[in-house]
Amino acid sequence: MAARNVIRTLIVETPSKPGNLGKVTTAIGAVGGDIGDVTTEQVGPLSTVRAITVHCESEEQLEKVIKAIEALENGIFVRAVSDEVLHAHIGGKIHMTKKMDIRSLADLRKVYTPGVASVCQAIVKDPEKARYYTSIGNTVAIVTDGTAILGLGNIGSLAGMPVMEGKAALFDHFAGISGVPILLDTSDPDEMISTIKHIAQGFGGILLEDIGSPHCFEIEERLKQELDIPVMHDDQHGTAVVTLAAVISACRNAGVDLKNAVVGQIGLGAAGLAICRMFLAYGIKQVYGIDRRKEALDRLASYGGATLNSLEELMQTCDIVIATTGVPGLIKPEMIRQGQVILALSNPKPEIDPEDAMKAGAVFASDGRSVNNVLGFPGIFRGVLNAQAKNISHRMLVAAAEAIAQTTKEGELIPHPLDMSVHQAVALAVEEVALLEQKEIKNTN
Ligand SMILES: NC(=O)c1ccc[n+]([C@@H]2O[C@H](COP(=O)([O-])OP(=O)(O)OC[C@H]3O[C@@H](n4cnc5c(N)ncnc54)[C@H](O)[C@@H]3O)[C@@H](O)[C@H]2O)c1
Ligand SMILES: O=C(O)C[C@H](O)C(=O)O
Ligand SMILES: [Mg+2]
Repeated sequence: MAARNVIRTLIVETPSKPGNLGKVTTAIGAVGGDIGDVTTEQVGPLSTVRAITVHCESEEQLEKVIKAIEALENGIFVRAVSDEVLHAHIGGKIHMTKKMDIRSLADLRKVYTPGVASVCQAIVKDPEKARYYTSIGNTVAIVTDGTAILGLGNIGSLAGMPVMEGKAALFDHFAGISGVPILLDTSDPDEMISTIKHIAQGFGGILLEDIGSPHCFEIEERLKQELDIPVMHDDQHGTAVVTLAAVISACRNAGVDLKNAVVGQIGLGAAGLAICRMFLAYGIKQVYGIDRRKEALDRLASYGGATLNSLEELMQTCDIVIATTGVPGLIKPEMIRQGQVILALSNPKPEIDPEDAMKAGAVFASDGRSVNNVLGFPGIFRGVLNAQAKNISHRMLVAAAEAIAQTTKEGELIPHPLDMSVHQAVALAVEEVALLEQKEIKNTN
């Protein structure tokens, strides 16, 4: 079954007679539409209006659904089609809000002038005080240049804003962090680095998001060296953490020793290469990869991974296959080997639908909606901000992956993303390592 990414609400009017709703739902099901919510909007003596949410595989299927309802005739009509997802985005998804009451003039003078001046002076005297008297220590910049927005490609940072707002909403919901989207209109590494460095003092951390490869590697590396706040490219390390957690769970469930498993990575861009690096550093001995670009293959080799010649060869060779190419449907069911673990992580559409992979013989299969970096980045930043860490280390990322794997229920690959305990566990694990590393540094000085 293909992914059902076209979600619409159909406003359907029927004569107020028993049986008509049944006719409509049967007509939708007959052409493959999947029904979500049904709400009755209006009941009159003559007609009833209902809002029926339908999930379709494509716009073509949606058209078929509408035609099937209208073919019922006898007073049954589709009055309107509303796009719930677009509708939900009107005005954006985030809003900066105040934490102090402003009810009296006294409040106003505290929040703003003249009272605020004394806080400014305290920071002049001791810049460290900015951590306590401003929101900086709890605010993360979410920076993109728009060059790899999900798997949609280089669509520009303005078109990527809904994704950045989404990440900010997740930061707030799962970790109580204020995320501020920053849209860059350059993808030149020097310009990006310089711009980010110039704004960095207003933030407790920098989340780089949907920045394409290979320029993302240099940008992250240099920012990590040149800034003294945590910097993390989510598509690299957030994804690698969650993928490591998923394969730890898969191997635990299947009774396989992960370090001796044969792992194959399709697509060695930002996400794929970081997954391979994480696996190799974790001690997985056989990590193979393929990519269309030679430069990406060379990078994998430089980290100790091995390259294969084709997709077919990789599918034949590997026990665990991970794909991050942005190419929907790249893995065909006939390529799947019995008992394989398939993680097709591209968004918005995976390389193979998990249900199809399972039907073709996979023992576990998942897509990028479930194995998603939302399980990592909020807790990772909560942990480093709590510890006032200056960087995000490999040890912290491994601790985050292990915390996710530990919170995963037996028989499953990954926890439910809405389970707050996962994000809390990640935050705690990262904070503990950050504090330990600070102690180690103190002891060596
Ligand atoms: N589930 C998650 O949490 C998650 C996180 C990050 C990225 N992703 C998804 O992964 C995909 C890639 O993201 P990215 O940031 O790594 O992008 P990227 O552009 O850096 O990397 C994509 C890589 O795939 C390679 N590729 C493309 N077609 C290929 C093919 N047919 N065979 C082999 N290699 C091929 C490209 O050459 C490139 O190296 C996107 O769809 C994104 O949504 C998912
Ligand atoms: O945004 C997501 O859903 C995950 C990831 O960051 C991606 O780029 O696909
Ligand atoms: Mg992303």
